[in-house]
This record gives sequence, C-alpha cells and structure tokens, in this order.
Amino acid sequence: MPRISAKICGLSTPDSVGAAVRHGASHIGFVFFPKSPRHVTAEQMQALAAGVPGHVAKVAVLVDPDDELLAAVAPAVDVVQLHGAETAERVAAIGHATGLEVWKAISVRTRADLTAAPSYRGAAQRILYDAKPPVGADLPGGLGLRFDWALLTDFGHPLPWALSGGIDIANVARAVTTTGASLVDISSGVESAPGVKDVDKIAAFLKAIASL
Ligand SMILES: O=C(O)c1ccccc1N[C@@H]1O[C@H](COP(=O)(O)O)[C@@H](O)[C@H]1O
Repeated sequence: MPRISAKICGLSTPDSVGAAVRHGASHIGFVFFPKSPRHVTAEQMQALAAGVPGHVAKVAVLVDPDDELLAAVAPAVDVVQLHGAETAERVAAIGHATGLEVWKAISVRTRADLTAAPSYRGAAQRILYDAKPPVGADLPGGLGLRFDWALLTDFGHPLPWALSGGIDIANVARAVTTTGASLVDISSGVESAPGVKDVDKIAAFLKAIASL
C-alpha cells in the first residue's frame, strides 16, 4: 500500500480510466458540471465506471447539485465531492439521502478561508482543500491553480482531508512535504489540454506518488 494515495479527477475516456486504475489510483473522479471541459453525463459515467475494480473508489464531483442529479449519479459512485457553496446542512442532507461518503471542497487563498472547514464536522467525511478560483471564473476547480500550501503546515484539521489545486508531477513531492497530505487530487496536471487526459502523464504521476 503506497504511503500517499492519489485521486485522478476529470476522467472522461475509457483509456484514461484504464490508466488511472492500472497505475494505482485510489480514487477516480468524474465531473458533472456542464461548463467544464471534463463534464460527463450520468450515462457516460456509468459506462466508464463499469469495469472499475472495487478497490478504486469512484468520486462524483458536483457543484451545488439538485436532488435529481444526485439521484442519477449516486447509485454508480462511492463518494460525492461537493465543489460549490453547499452549507453544512446541505452537505449532511446529501450524505443522508445518498448514504455515501461526502467530501466538501473548501476554496483557499488566505488563512481566513480555512475557518470554513470546522463547520463541516459531522456533515462531511473529508475536506478537500483547493485553490480559490479568480473572481468571475467559469469553473470552481480544475483550473490548475495552487494556493499557499504553507497555510496547512500547522493547521488543526477538523476532519480527514485531501489536497488539490495545481498539483503536478514536478511539485507533488513538495506539496506532500509541506502539507503532510496523505491523499492528493490531480486533474489539470495530467492533461495535455483542458479536459484532455494524457495517459503517459497519469502513469508517470502515479509512479512518482508510489515512490514518495
Ligand atoms: O475539473 C473540473 O473541471 C472541475 C469542475 C467543477 C468543480 C471541480 C472541478 N475540478 C476539481 O478541481 C480540483 C483541482 O483541479 P486541478 O488539479 O487544479 O486541475 C480537483 O479536486 C478537481 O476535482
């Protein structure tokens, strides 16, 4: 079992799913957000996820989802990642309604942004720290942006957590050393263009993770 686990996010082709699974991803993510170049429908995700072995957790990345979308997606995944402005009450309700593990993404630019995390205790099972997008950005994540990882160095994490935002093969060792993350989440960093996953980059990234 590697010391550091990795979620490869924004998968939309059988090849990229295969590469993530074959090379040891602990989690694979599917984005349900029409403005995203990684957007998939529930039907596409079900087809992509069909042959994924049980030890690889399937994560649905959702942004302020309504109940209809949740009902369409939840039966085929193991984890719901909420990347919008969901309150703790909404996060808890989604957990109860779906029976799934729920991750809440927190957008970070300054230390003050971290104060949102404790409010999700008892509602989410994991916090995902991501970089805050620029004002007016089309996407709340998946922009390849980093935040100041040193902000997490002495932070008293209220919940299990993962690190995301601008991680790539060149910086992942520093990301892990600086923050102490044991689970990292990557999307843009294993792409050749927005939404286009590169199977060689996926393989190289997971190889690098295994050696940390
Ligand atoms: O990837 C997207 O398009 C996306 C859309 C809507 C919400 C979240 C999205 N991606 C998440 O963003 C982070 C970081 O991605 P990156 O490595 O910086 O590109 C990751 O958690 C994705 O799940």
